[in-house]
Amino acid sequence: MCGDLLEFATIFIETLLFIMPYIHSLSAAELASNSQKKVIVGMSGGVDSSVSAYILLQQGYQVEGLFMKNWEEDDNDEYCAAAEDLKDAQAVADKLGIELHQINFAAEYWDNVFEYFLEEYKSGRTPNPDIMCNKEIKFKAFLEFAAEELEADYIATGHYVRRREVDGHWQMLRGLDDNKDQSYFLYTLGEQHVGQTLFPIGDIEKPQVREIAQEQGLITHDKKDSTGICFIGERKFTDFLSQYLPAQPGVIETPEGQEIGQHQGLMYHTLGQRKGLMIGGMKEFGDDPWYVVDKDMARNVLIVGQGADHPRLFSKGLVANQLHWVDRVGPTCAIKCSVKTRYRQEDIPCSLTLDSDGSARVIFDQPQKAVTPGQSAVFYLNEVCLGGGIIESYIR
Ligand SMILES: Nc1ncnc2c1ncn2[C@@H]1O[C@H](COP(=O)(O)OP(=O)(O)OP(=O)(O)O)[C@@H](O)[C@H]1O
Repeated sequence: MCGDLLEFATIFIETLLFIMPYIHSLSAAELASNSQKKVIVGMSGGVDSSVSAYILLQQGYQVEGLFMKNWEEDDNDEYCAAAEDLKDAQAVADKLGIELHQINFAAEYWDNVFEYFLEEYKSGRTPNPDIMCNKEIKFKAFLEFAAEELEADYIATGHYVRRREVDGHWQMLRGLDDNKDQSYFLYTLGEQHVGQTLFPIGDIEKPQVREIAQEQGLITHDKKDSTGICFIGERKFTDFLSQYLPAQPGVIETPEGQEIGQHQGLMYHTLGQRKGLMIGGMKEFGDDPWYVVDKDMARNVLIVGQGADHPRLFSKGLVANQLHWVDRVGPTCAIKCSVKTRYRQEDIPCSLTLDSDGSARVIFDQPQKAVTPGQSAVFYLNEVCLGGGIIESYIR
């Protein structure tokens, strides 16, 4: 009952929201009101934040940019992406005629994101640093700095998500562009963060964002989307990780306990992984590819099974903890909703129950492959991102 009513209200508001951009241009009063508000845009030197800054100017806001450098490269580091990105952010700011501030949160990043990232790998899990980076840096250190030091009324980012206010409460919605929706990475935001943040490109599709950038002569219009670890960038992952965590080689076994190879460290492997196992060509097993189906941390053993449909790859559900709800309360009864256990995954219909110990128990309508502890489970009711948590375990 609780779910049905909520679903009806959600569909109704979504329909309205979908047509709004096409019927609504800003009135003189709205422009005048915006002109009293100062917005600090997180400018990464990429196309999304460049166009975000441009749109906010069109909407009449007082706009300034802030570029963050959060990772100290050492002198002989071959990757010096931050310097290039700063140059691009400055060029866009100059073109738009806005001020660009700079800040270094490398200490906060190290303490609150990177150490967590290493700890998770050490315990055999596969963390998602982007989620922690949003929680601790973009929507904490950055938001506080912008509000307190730069006197911002709002911050803005080039994330593909939308927000709406319902009865005085802010909700976070998926980005309109299904391909780019970034709500998965932002589920730790509470409604107060959503209320303080503008997401100017959340109701635009990526190709259109690039078109706007090109029309406005922004040099970032054809810049490649950022990849790799948040603020660290693209790296050869095993080499990078081994600088911080000692590798512990061990054996690879079949689920039946037969030793069939060696691994260089459990941290380099994730559930469902197929490539990079360096096994195969064993006559008695045939040609089917091998997949990681489990990690035995106590014995430092990587367990692999043969075939994309190996039964050990599938789970009926999961248990998640460290929950965050955008409305800060979460569902008050068991609900039918959908969940993503990885970024860009198709929605999985599921039943969600909150246990008395504060964890979430999720049962999928259909068994799912490679549910990975350490990754996040993010819950949706249609377009609304409800929140999520870290996957503690799978239910087989
Ligand atoms: N170094 C940075 N300084 C300031 N803000 C940043 C920085 N990196 C990312 N952001 C903010 O976070 C948003 C999302 O970042 P993400 O790394 O996902 O990049 P993206 O989707 O490729 O966006 P962009 O095209 O703007 O780089 C950016 O649009 C920007 O607003």
